[in-house]
Amino acid sequence: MSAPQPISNLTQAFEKTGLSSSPRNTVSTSPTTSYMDQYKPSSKASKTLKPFSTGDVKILLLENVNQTALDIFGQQGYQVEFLKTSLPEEELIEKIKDVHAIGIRSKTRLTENVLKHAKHLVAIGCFCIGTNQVDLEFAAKSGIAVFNSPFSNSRSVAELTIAEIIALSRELGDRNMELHNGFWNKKSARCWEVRGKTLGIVGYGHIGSQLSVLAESLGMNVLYYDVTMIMSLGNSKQVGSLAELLNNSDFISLHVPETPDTKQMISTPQLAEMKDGAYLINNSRGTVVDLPALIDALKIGKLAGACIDVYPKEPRANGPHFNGDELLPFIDELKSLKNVILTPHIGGSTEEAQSAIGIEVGTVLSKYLNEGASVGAVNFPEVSLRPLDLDEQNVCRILYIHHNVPGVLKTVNQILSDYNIEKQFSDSRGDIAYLMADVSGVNSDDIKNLYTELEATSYNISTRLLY
Ligand SMILES: NC(=O)c1ccc[n+]([C@@H]2O[C@H](COP(=O)([O-])OP(=O)(O)OC[C@H]3O[C@@H](n4cnc5c(N)ncnc54)[C@H](O)[C@@H]3O)[C@@H](O)[C@H]2O)c1
Ligand SMILES: O=C(O)[C@H](O)COP(=O)(O)O
Repeated sequence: MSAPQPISNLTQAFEKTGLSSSPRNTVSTSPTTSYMDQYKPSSKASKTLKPFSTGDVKILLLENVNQTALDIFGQQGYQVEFLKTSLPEEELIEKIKDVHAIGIRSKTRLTENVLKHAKHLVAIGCFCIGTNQVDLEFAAKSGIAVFNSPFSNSRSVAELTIAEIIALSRELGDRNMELHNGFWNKKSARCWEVRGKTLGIVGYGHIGSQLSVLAESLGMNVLYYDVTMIMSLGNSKQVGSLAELLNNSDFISLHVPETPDTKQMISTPQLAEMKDGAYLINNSRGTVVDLPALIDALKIGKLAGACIDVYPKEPRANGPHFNGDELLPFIDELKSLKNVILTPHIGGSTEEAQSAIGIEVGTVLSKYLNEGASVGAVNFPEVSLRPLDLDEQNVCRILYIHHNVPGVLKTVNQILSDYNIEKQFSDSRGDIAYLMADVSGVNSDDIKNLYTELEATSYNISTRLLY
């Protein structure tokens, strides 16, 4: 595996990813005007247009995003800055000012306060499943599309959970620690087979449903609770309430996203509903479990053990004292408890998952940057047109992100009416709409005029022209 490049500008062929090539040699280049000035036109620096060139695209990659993504971006010729960790807010704000796309994982918080400084940003890639770390609504309102990888690490999380179910049941964590400390403690009391036991899954999505299949293959009975009615896999059964699940399960495993509804969904009353001697596993998000309540339930022996992979606050980087970040809340109390297995948010951390995520998110980000295709965006209308023929002269792709209000198409098509519209597609999501159109028969002055007129419309959020 080649070492990640700190800043690279590698212009190579594009065949490998199947993405279109991009540098164009048509109209109106301005050596003094950066690509950024025209790329995210909210910048007041200059309205001079310049043909799209992948070599001008700047991407910031944080949190040790996989090499597969670096390879894709390198093939595109983008300028990539790669960092292994996330960044404190002030540093993030400084860096995000300059880039067109940012790649993050679960740690980096892209809040309104950060995003309002991102004047050139057009896309965010979450190289993970969760997108709760991004202010999705503010991003959409700012014309920034957010992408993630909806299922590339779900198998890894499901497999880890199976390992944890058995580890809890056999007190493996404690036996391992004891022997590492020179203490032989051969025992069978309160150690169980998992066969015939009941697993209760909260959230039967990509991870929960895979877990259900794996657990049944071990001879477990599976119940699940989900806000949506979902067809069961195998012999698993959906139950009508969280309480019913908690009352009837020997193991509870949480696989819900972080939302206002899932915040502390497991707290004192829910722990009280669980069977005596049951186990709790949280591989979802740290906010889903009330940790002090869990600690109490473990201390009084209500629960026989727990696995925690995710925490309300997590460090930015690996290391003994978390590089000055506030220590994980309640970690000392958790550490002192029997049969509690603590892992550092590694549910999706396998070679297979990270490599697949790098390819998936790297590819969708490149397609959005190069072609405007927003398929897979989580906060944005999903629009796509077949790639523009870059060998053809006098064609231009219009990417027009606008407020979803009446009258837009009439106005836009009036602006386009002097040209041949080769193809056009638009869609909306909430307050935001996105129109893609390819027009032909345009010269450099036409392109400038089109841009100026579209950007001046009262509906405009962001206009990009690819030519
Ligand atoms: N530990 C890790 O490293 C790791 C890795 C991947 C994902 N995750 C977390 O796991 C979560 C689940 O992942 P997924 O891919 O299975 O997501 P998913 O969207 O496929 O499934 C989530 C399920 O939860 C259900 N749900 C939502 N709110 C609910 C509620 N209040 N009560 C009951 N059910 C509810 C949804 O209907 C859905 O079926 C992710 O959002 C992410 O936060 C953690
Ligand atoms: O949302 C996810 O996919 C998981 O929480 C994994 O996050 P990570 O990529 O930061 O490990």
